Amino acid sequence: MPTGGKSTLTQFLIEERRRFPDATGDLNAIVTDVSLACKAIARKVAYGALGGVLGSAGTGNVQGEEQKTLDLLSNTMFLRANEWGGHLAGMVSEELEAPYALAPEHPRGKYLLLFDPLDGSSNIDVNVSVGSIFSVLRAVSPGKDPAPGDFLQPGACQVCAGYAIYGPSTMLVLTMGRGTHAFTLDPWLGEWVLSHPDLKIPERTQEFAINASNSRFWEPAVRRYVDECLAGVAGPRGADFNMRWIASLVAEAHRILMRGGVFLYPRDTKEPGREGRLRLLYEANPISFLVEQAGGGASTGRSRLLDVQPKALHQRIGFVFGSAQEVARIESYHREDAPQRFDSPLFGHRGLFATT
Ligand SMILES: O=P(O)(O)OC[C@H]1O[C@](O)(COP(=O)(O)O)[C@@H](O)[C@@H]1O
Ligand SMILES: [Mg+2]
Ligand SMILES: [Mg+2]
Repeated sequence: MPTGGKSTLTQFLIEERRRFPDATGDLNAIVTDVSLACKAIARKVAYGALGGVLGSAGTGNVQGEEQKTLDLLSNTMFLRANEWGGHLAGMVSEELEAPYALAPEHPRGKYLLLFDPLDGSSNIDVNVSVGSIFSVLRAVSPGKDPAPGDFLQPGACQVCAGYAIYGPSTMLVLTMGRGTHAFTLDPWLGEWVLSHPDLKIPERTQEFAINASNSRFWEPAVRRYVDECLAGVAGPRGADFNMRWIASLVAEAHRILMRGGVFLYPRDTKEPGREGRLRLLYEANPISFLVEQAGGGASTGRSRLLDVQPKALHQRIGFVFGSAQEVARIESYHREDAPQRFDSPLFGHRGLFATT
């Protein structure tokens, strides 16, 4: 077997479908279409400066962020690969303000697809790993155009989620609710090969990831957690911790799925009124599903992320995920801080009026 005895994505999907004799194959078709878009994006990314796709597109998205040429190209590839199959009723993209309206000639299916076509795009021009993230929900009204509110389902309703990472090798990491599995793209065969079945995040870790340039905006519970890690073997944790920050959610999630660790992009006071930096529907929800299916924890910092009821398509959220014990510890630190103390630095764990 040219894949060294390992199954391909196609074989994996056939096996999954066998477990559900009534399945129509629509979900498998969506995964296949998404994986095709990811292969096409991987090729563009690999050509780098030679492909003429680096740099800014000179436009901004609904969230006021600069769009890169590759952000727009990746968005188009996702839309083109998925709009015609008849498996989807609608799509939401980070790069589009409103849900994408399928052309009248395309049949409407029974699933919804939400995606971040290119994640970590500030890293493209410096040749650091980027990725694509996706989430699949059931359509509220199969066969019909969805209302925007139909996409506002808690992450626990996802039927499938995954990401592709465009790094030294290209990989697809997938869950359909029965474990998290990683496929490596064989560049010769153009096939996704199941290289890492049933990933398990170690419960404990001594590695954390956070953007420390925001430390002056952190809530007391986050500051306490990081301070304790930094205190090392002489501190309350009694261990030296290592730190990483890639500024690419996909790359951080991948590292944590492969060897453990904890990631924090918590709610902070940098932009009052903003609940966090990362987007709930197409960043935090799919990563949380993958992490939980690999035995890890995923939280807003206060409670399970997959239980959050979304309020808006591009809603942001505080996000903490990774090794289960660390996520539980961070939640417990938030619980220990009385609610009235969250809002004022004076009442922080180490603040002027701290009582503990
Ligand atoms: O620049 P910061 O504040 O470190 O934020 C980095 C975060 O922003 C993101 O790049 C946002 O994703 P996009 O590139 O899709 O907008 C995440 O991947 C990453 O975790
Ligand atoms: Mg992103
Ligand atoms: Mg993006």
